[in-house]
Amino acid sequence: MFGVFRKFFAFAGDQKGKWQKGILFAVLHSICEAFQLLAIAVVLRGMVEGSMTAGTAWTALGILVFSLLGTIVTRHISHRNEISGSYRMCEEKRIGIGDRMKYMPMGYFNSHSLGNITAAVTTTMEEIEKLGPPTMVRTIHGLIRTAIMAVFLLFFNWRIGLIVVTGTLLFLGTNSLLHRKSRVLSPKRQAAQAGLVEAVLEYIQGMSVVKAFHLDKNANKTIDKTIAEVEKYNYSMEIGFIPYVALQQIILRLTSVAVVIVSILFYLNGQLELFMCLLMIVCGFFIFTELEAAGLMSSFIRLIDVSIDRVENIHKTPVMDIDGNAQQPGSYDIAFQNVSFSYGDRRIIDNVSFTIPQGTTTAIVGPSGGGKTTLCNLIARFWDVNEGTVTLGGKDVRAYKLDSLLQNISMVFQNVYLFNDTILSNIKFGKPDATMDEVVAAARKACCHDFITALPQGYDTVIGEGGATISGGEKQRISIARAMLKDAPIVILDEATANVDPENENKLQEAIAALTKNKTIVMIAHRLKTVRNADQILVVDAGRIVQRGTHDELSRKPGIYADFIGVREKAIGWKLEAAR
Ligand SMILES: Nc1ncnc2c1ncn2[C@@H]1O[C@H](COP(=O)(O)OP(=O)(O)OP(=O)(O)O)[C@@H](O)[C@H]1O
Repeated sequence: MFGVFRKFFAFAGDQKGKWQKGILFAVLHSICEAFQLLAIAVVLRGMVEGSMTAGTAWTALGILVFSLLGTIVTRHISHRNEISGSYRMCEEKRIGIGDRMKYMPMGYFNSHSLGNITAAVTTTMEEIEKLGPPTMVRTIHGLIRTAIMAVFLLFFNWRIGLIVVTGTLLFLGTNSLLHRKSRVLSPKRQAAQAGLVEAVLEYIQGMSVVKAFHLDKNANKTIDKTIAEVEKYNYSMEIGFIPYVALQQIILRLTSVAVVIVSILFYLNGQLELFMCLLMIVCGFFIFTELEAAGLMSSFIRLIDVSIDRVENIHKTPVMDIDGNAQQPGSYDIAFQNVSFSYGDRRIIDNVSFTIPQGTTTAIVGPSGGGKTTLCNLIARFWDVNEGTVTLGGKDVRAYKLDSLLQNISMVFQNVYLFNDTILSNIKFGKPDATMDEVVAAARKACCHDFITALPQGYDTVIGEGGATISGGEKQRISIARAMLKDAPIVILDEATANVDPENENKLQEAIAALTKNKTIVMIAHRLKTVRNADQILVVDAGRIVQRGTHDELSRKPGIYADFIGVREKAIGWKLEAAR
């Protein structure tokens, strides 16, 4: 239990001070409450010794008022610190995780599914946020208050004090059994909850497939299963803890009863004055109230423990050198030297070397799954190579601070992702301080200004998550506008015009040509037009460069490229035939 307290304070980071203040005022609250005992003691002494006067009553009343005001003020301060400490702590962690994710290798997102990460920053963090304050403060407060009272009783009557110490130790023993049980069940419950979030996300994301294939009856079977799991573990925890919590309560109640009985016996034997006996009896009823409340909450301690581990696992994932050097490349030449790369155990890029001189256009072509996108991702350090080096301006890309590397690169992906925000914000993502004129100019060049202004809200139209409310071609044009606005010296186009209709594709080709002038361009393309004018064409098959050269050189040689041209020309021919 004490290990969890330490872990919690370490997790609190900058908010640790607030938590310490919250607990300090909770202890002061206990001390103020203890003044009620003093008021009772004053009245009891007056009654027992027959010295009760109006002055005695006023003194007791004064102490009670002081106690009441003290408890209100200290409780308020303690509560405020707990609550704000808790929300700030979780806010900082969530933002921290968001920031770190940008620097995590993409491999992390392969092995840690979306649902898992979502569950950690939502439900798991919420558990820390909601259960953390009452559990931590109640438990620490309960223990400190019981310790103070036990010292007080040991001081006045060591034998009665010893009864209280024994009761407290038995309570802690039962508590540790409860924690042992919780250590087994809490991780299972958390895993089940993460599984549920994952299943729901997958169900919603795959809704179009569910509808298209009439899978509605079977599609939510996984969700039903995960709901049943969550229910099973929640139930097991509640039911499993009942005997321990009950035993804790019984131990504390029996200890209180023992304090009362022993006090009376000591009085009857003449070992305790009547006044002291009555005071001990009152103490017997007071002493464990906070510890009892703490006992009811202590089953949550292990849950908080597991939740913290889960969040910290994500938070402490090694990131790509954010502390690297923020430096500008001397040139924009890109070079691969004997590069090999695997996704897990599967080798995708196999000992590849090539150079892309600054200001030239390199087209990467080849069969699907050959490794074209992977090569581009290695330039932008979405992944790091396993062997060899990728250099920019002669320096290993790993030597750059990630931000300073990425500011030189604009990427337009095959699968465009737009944020659930306005079109304006999505385009400005490429240059957050861009003016409206700059945004419109980029949108015009990317052939999306007209369709944007035709929307009722224009540039202020909010597009759904992932760009759900606009078409694939529109999304792609917005993402091209975004890249144009960024105006980086290196442009990577991964099938940039794949979803654009022929009429707009011509315009886009012109716009891309104008924008990419004097820049270093790497493009993955299946279309002949986009490949033909490249300075260099790399044909990638099964992770190797099997051909390289210009269009004229390669089209004369037998091989994948000549076949590619053959198929494309045939396809164009078919189109012309059909048009006639
Ligand atoms: N994140 C990933 N994790 C594991 N394997 C991956 C990942 N991304 C791609 N792959 C695998 O690596 C291989 C190369 O993929 P890549 O996307 O680089 O090929 P590509 O040539 O760009 O294909 P396409 O033309 O179809 O887009 C494929 O077999 C793919 O399944």
